[in-house]
Amino acid sequence: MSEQGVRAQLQSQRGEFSLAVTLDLPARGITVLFGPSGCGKTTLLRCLAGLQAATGELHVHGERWQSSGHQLAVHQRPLAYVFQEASLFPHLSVHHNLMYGYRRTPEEQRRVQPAQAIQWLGLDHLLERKPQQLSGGERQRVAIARALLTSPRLLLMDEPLSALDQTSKREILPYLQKLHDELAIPVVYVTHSVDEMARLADYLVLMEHGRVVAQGTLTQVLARLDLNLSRDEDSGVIIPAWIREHDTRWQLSRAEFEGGSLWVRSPADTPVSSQIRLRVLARDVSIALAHHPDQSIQNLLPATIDELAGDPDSGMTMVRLQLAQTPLLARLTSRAVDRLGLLPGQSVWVQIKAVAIVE
Ligand SMILES: Nc1ncnc2c1ncn2[C@@H]1O[C@H](COP(=O)(O)OP(=O)(O)OP(=O)(O)O)[C@@H](O)[C@H]1O
Repeated sequence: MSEQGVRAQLQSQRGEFSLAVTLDLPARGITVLFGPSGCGKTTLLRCLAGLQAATGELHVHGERWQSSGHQLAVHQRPLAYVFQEASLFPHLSVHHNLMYGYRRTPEEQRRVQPAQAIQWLGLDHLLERKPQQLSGGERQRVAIARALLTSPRLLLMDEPLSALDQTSKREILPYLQKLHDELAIPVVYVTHSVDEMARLADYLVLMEHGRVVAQGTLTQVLARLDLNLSRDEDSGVIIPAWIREHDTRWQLSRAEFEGGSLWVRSPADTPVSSQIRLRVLARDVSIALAHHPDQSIQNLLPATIDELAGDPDSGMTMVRLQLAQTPLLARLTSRAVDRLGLLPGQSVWVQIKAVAIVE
């Protein structure tokens, strides 16, 4: 992992609850903190922000924010924090809300300009409005833009969409996705939503009982068989891919990834070369020992079995496969695994019944 991201080794106590984590997060992109309620996600964000006392070490972009005997105070940490509810100044227009943090940032530290933040979050037509004249989603977009205009070196987001209705969530997610490409800082994002995780996470940190149980790229962590995630009914992988061609006759598009191509329902307004994410659920993948093109399933790919994890209680086995560099999960009955004699290292064919574009 890059030296320049977030490196932390922190311990903290909050009443009965103890947090003890080691983190090594990339310098850019979105890291999603995921885990059951009460596992310590907010506590961890608060420790990173310096809002909660913690012992240990914290380096961000190679700068020391905390170590034994040294601690930057909250106001000395160049970070921004976005909460569930946007706390905008009600008497100020959107424009003045945005400029508030910008003007307070010393000129030589300004890395984000108002015009950029306004464009990223689509706020042009809202600048003269007051916060009470905005929808919940618009308010949250203003809060995010305002946070970015303080030119933070780290952006912390604690369930920023959880107070919004489904429509507002759908409206704001594309803006957050776009920030991936624009921001050159780490974003640590807490959510309970598998959808938000699937769409936004580049990197995933799984927490339980105040501890980190796994961290790595989204694709790697979702494909691990030793985690509870893989036992979920909706378990599966997310595969980064690029649209390579449209077949307008059949309304299908070919999406290429590291390890092959998959045909997907043509996404609306997605030009060739666009980057997308594909979601393949383990229950939609089956395995054959030979290539059978004479069937309705269009997506047949050669793969190698990597690992198998049987669950005697459910009679199901999760199989991890590799399509060149890309992992894939298949959920099969243990009887099928036994009949086919599946073993690690074996070459097989995977049949993928359904592929969804994450959007
Ligand atoms: N002020 C407090 N005093 C004592 N214990 C607290 C306090 N605030 C939170 N806790 C406890 O700390 C633990 C972690 O809480 P935290 O809010 O970090 O979890 P979380 O993973 O963010 O949960 P959620 O997903 O429900 O927001 C919980 O067991 C909680 O009860």
